[in-house]
Amino acid sequence: MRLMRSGSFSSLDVVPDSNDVVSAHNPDSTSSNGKTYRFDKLFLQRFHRLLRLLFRSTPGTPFYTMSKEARQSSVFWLYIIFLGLACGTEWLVYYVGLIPSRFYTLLSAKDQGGFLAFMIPCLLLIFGVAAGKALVVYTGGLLALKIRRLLTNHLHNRYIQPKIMYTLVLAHSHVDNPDQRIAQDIDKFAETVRLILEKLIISPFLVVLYTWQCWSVAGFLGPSLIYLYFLLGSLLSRRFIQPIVSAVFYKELQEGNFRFLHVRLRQFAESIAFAKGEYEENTRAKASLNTLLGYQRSIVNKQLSLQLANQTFSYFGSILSYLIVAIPVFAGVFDDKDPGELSGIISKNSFVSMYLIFLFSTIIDQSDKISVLAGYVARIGELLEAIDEIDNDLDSVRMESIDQEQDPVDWIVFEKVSLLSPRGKHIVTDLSLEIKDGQHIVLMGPNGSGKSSLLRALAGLWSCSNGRIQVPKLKYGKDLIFLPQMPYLVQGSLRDQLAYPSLSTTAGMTDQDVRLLLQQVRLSHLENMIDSFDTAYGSEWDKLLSPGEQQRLVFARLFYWKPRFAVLDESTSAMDSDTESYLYQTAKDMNITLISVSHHPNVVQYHHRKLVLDGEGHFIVDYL
Ligand SMILES: Nc1ncnc2c1ncn2[C@@H]1O[C@H](COP(=O)(O)OP(=O)(O)OP(=O)(O)O)[C@@H](O)[C@H]1O
Repeated sequence: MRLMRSGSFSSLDVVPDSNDVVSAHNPDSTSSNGKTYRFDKLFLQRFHRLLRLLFRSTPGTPFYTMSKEARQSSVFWLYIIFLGLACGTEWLVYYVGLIPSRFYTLLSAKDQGGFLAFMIPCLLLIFGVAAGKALVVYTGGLLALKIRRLLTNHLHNRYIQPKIMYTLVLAHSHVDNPDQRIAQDIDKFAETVRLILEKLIISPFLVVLYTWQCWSVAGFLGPSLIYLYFLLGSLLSRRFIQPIVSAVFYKELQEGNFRFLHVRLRQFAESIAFAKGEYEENTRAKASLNTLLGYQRSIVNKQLSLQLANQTFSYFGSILSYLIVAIPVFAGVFDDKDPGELSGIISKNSFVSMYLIFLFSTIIDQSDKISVLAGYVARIGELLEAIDEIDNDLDSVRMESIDQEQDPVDWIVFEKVSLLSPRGKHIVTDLSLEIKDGQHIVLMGPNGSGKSSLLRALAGLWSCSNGRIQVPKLKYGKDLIFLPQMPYLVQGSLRDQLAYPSLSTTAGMTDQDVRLLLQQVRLSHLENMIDSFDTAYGSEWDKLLSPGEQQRLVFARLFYWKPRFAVLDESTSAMDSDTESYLYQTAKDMNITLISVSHHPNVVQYHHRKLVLDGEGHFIVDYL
């Protein structure tokens, strides 16, 4: 992985580089990071964790103990309805299965009255089964939706959190594509669970029912033969499942990389066009597609042997059912029956044993889906574990800072701060500095000297290796606002842009406020370019405004919230110098204390001090 940086901490991106593609290119190798994903204890633990989330059962208590609220907000009731419908339908299926046997007997006895009378229950049963199966599919669909909603909401609540998302995306390189895991893998997990649940959960009950039926006709030997057959089948399919689990995991990783590549092509279409980089990009896209298809092909290959084993198992099973019926027939158990009754009994018995074998083959057939499920469980479980890890680290940092807690400060204080980059480069050593209200300060120094890094530490995104940075208790959430060089425009309306990071619905911003803000950042003409202040423009904002205009638009947030401190990290770099001066002066007039990073000499005059970094850990603080 390599880090792409375009000027400020908010615009850092983790980009899979060509080495990732190459290292993961061999789909038959275990993995690109040395991990293997299997159907094993770890899978069961992770799956159990996801089930707990879905049933909202409290960790540490038995799975089946749930509060009333948990039952209502979890998949519990939907699952019970789904299960009830599936069981009811199977019960009807049993009677439908007995219909041919009854017809054999009635036809052999030439019983016309009985035949006609039997037509009505027969039709009712068939209609019942049809309706039952349709309802099972319908509730299964609802169940998959609820599973997706619960898991995705849970992951959103854990992932889109201060410091968690930043650390996971920028510093946790071993968890690839968290976005894909949330947006796509959970959906596929929900769909696979739905398919498996119906078969696997009801099958054990049906197995008991049909075993009993089979036993009552063929004796002990009948079900025993079928059970032995199942044992052999499951051992065989387990042998073929393992390699597929890993392959599914790495195929999804490549799916994520492939999609990301296209997102970047869209994002940087203009830069690529200027650079005439289409040939290079096309070559990369082809390489990425080849890697992805390599994994997909390896899954298809591995599924061939699994399918071969499963299909043989299923078809051989149908012959086994006649073998089982043959045992009592040849043993003379039914010698006293006339041919009509005997064909009815044979029909019923072969249905019962065939259905028992069918149940077992259905369970074996699920192995294919379980192997796919295990891949998704690994991806979602791994993401949750990475978040846990970051959360635990943050907790220990929080505990440490509570231990060290001293008197609250009234302004920003850097106390003997030493800061290292994640790769160990010295940014500053022993920096002590106070920034009181009105003491505007500008950070200067060559590229890469660590100006943005110091701001990352101020924002609490990076930890100091020594010393500490104290920020006064902020009275209103917006007392300290950061404006990066690359403006972050939300996918919403103009009012949304201005109110960010609050929702425009809660910010109470009037139309008059909007007009005043546009005027203050010299963007009044924007009102004529849009339908209304509340029309959402999605990602169109990037095309609607030039980079300099985008910087002006996010500056308006500063004027709306009027924070005590504003951290401006080259946030006027794309503006003309006249607008830049005007905006700096307006911010100062609003009593906003400025902490700026800029390479523009024009900006320096708006500050009282400058902090100059040399990139080797040394610094100078000078009054201007
Ligand atoms: N996420 C990261 N992981 C590893 N090193 C990083 C990371 N972010 C920044 N660095 C390193 O920290 C150093 C300082 O980077 P920083 O972005 O703070 O420089 P800067 O002074 O703001 O540069 P510029 O003037 O170009 O914006 C650089 O050498 C960079 O390679």
